[in-house]
Amino acid sequence: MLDFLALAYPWTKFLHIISVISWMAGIFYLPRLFVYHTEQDLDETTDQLFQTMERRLLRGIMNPAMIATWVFGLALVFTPGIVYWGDVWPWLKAISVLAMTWFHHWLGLRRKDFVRGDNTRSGRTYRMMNEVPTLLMIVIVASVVVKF
Ligand code: HEM
Repeated sequence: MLDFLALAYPWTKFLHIISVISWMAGIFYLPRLFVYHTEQDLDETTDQLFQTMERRLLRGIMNPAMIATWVFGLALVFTPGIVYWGDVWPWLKAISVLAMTWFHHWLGLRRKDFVRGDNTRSGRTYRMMNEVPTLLMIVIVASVVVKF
């Protein structure tokens, strides 16, 4: 198994990066949809349209992309000679990806608020929360590329 992971390494990393890009595209866009969903004075039809876009983005793109990122990321962790846990960067990356995963679930809970029609958060809150994945992404990419 370890031999196979070593052989597959470039392809695993390729698939990891493709999954990451898809996950990040959704994780940046969904809070923006929440901003518009909150700040516009919407009729019933437009509210339903927003809910459809949010559901499809989360279920059709973000959930599968997050799972694929984890699967290929963990395959890289188990690839011989890639991660040395005596370094700082794997810990920094691990904390940040756990925080990113928490953020993803937070967005999922907020989507359900809109479905029930009881969203209490303002557009300003969603704008501010939009910065969370940006900061985490900077820390994650710096960790894995600079490897301090
Ligand atoms: C979800 C759990 C994740 C795990 C377990 C994980 C693990 C890893 C590992 C072990 C590597 C290989 C490093 C190497 O080849 O030296 C890697 C590469 C990479 N990861 Fe992740 N990762 C995860 C999520 C993410 C996220 C969320 C991002 C971006 C926001 C990301 C961005 C990258 C990039 C850009 C590389 C390629 C770095 C390079 O080759 O220089 N990863 N990941």
